[in-house]
Amino acid sequence: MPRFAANLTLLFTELPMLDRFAAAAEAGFEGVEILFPYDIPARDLSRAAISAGLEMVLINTPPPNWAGGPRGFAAQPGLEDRFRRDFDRALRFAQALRARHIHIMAGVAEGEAAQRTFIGNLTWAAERAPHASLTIEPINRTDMPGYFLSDFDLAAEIIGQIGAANLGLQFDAYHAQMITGDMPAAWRRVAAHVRHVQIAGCPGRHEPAGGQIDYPAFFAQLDADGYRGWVSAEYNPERHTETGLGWLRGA
Ligand SMILES: O=C(O)C(=O)[C@H](O)CO
Ligand SMILES: [Mg+2]
Repeated sequence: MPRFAANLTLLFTELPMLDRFAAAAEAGFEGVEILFPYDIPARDLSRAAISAGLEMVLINTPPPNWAGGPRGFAAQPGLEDRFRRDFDRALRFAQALRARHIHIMAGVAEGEAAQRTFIGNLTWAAERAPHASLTIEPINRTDMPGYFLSDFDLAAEIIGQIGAANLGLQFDAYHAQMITGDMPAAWRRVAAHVRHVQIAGCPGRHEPAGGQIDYPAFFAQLDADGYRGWVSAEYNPERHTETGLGWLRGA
C-alpha cells in the first residue's frame, strides 16, 4: 500500500493548524502537506511536523490571496518577475520545512502566450532549484474557472519538452476524473511522469470512498505500477475529519 499524507489545509480543520500535525499522526498518516503555509513561521510548522514524526510532503507556490485572489502566476505573460519572487519565497519555505515537493501554480490564463510563459517559467525554476522536486497539476475548470493547466496530456507534454529531472506531474485523481471522466485511463497515459498523487471522492471532493472512483483498485494499481511516492488526502471532510477516515483504516 502507498504511504498516505494528510492535506492539513483541508483536513483536521476542527483544530488550529499547529495542532493538526499530532492529530494526523494519531490518525495514521505518515506525512502532511499544506497548500499555503506562508502565514505561519516555518520554524513553528517544522517543529510541529518533527514532534509528530511526520514528513512534510508538499507546499504550493504562493498566490498572494487564496481567498479570491489569483491562482498563481507561472502561466501569466508579463508577470515573470512576480513569479520569480514568489518561487524564491516558496523555495525558502520548502527548505526550512524540508518539504519534498513544491507545486508550481499556473494561474488563470489561456492561449499560446500563456503556454510559452509557463514553459519559460518552469524551465527557469527547474534550473534555479536543481535540488528541489517541482510539480505541476492539472486542475478542473469547474472548481477553478480559467485555470491554465487543466489537461493531463498537455501537462505530460510540457514536462517532456522541458526535460528537467526535477520537474514532474502531480496527479490528483479527483481532478483527473472531473476532467476526463476516466481517471484510470488518464493514470495509464501519464503515470511515467507522476511524482505525487492526491485523492478525493468524485463528485463532491469529499472522502475518497464510494462515488465514481474505485480507490482500492487505484491503490492496487499504484502498487502494481511500482509507484513509490506519497498519496495525499486532499478533500473536504463531509463531517468531522476523524469520522470519515474509514477509507484510511481499510487501505
Ligand atoms: O486544487 C488542488 O487540487 C490542488 O492540489 C492545488 O494545490 C490547489 O489547491
Ligand atoms: Mg490537488
